[in-house]
Amino acid sequence: MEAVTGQHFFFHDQPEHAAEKDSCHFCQLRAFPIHQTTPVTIVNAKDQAVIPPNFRFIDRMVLGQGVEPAEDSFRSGCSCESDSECQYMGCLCLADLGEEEDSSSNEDEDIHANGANGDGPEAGRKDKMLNSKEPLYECHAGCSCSKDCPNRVVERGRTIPLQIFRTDDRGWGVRTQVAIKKGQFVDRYLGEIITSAEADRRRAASAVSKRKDVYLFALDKFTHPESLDPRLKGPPLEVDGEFLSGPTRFINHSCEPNLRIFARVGDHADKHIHDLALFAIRDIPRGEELTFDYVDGVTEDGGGMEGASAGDMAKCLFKREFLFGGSSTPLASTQRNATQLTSLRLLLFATIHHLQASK
Ligand SMILES: C[S@@+](CC[C@H](N)C(=O)[O-])C[C@H]1O[C@@H](n2cnc3c(N)ncnc32)[C@H](O)[C@@H]1O
Repeated sequence: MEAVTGQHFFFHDQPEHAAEKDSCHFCQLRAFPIHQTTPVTIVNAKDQAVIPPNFRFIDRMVLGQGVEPAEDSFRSGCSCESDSECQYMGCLCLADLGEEEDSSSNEDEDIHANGANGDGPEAGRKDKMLNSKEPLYECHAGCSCSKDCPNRVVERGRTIPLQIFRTDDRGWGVRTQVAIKKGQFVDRYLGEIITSAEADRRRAASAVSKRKDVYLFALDKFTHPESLDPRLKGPPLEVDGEFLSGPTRFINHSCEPNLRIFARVGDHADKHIHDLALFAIRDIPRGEELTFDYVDGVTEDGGGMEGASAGDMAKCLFKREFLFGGSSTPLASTQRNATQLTSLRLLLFATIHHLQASK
């Protein structure tokens, strides 16, 4: 229990306790509409630590200053006559996916596309997409299909109850309260969407700027200097989950993760503010800690790591040491002379700066 906010449980409705109630993490979580069916709980059986008081749980992205969604005139959606059509290339929402995945398949509108998949509790991404870096295109508010359309998995939200718990050695972590199937959608990474200038300002202002980077995700999946959309020319917007986020902000890094993060697009006009969606990449038993690779797809040379090599532990451990100041490293200490350290730190800073959704 957070001593600083615990009082209000006894004086819930009294105005003098309103501020206390407002900053209570349990109350923030309990206020979410899905709390009754898929709660997030917080436990600490290790020490006296509490969730940082300046952190607030949110259940949707918050747009920072200077960040705008697309104007209504640019919006579009599919006009599929039945929900089942939204799984095929003929669906307008999946048109982009067709171009990137396999241009030849565009000619056949009946080809089954790999958007989201399913309407049951195990809805998610198809197996073969879990090793790809393809974004996910879903139907959305502007589409003719119903809320039960199988291509609305991320839009329907988290269906898995989660627990934020105190780990032995990595601060807070997150574990699942139910078994999760390979491919199943877990949750989005939420935060404040800010301009790249604001992200740079926050990095500079942060006491430990390299650590600030672990909360910042660049929304750069569709960024290209030659894009016809001025908002996609770059620099990309970034999501800051340090002070405003959901439970996924407490998910730790692993080189052998059980989750992977993908870019998810609803309305194509909003590609500059695409979602970051976490999916299970293997079956996960109830109670297991959830993890993802923070630097998935990024190598020391700045290039993408096609089909992220989980076996490449050397690079991963190396990154972890500089990310978290840990002691494990594949480099012998004698190898780490001052010159190496400086250049490696700079390299890592540049790399982490572009933490990305499996680009
Ligand atoms: C996004 S937060 C994850 C939640 C965090 N554990 C907490 O208590 O708030 C990232 C921070 O968690 C810690 N962390 C995450 N993964 C780790 C790992 N594999 N080893 C050590 N520390 C880790 C580091 O302190 C890192 O800066």
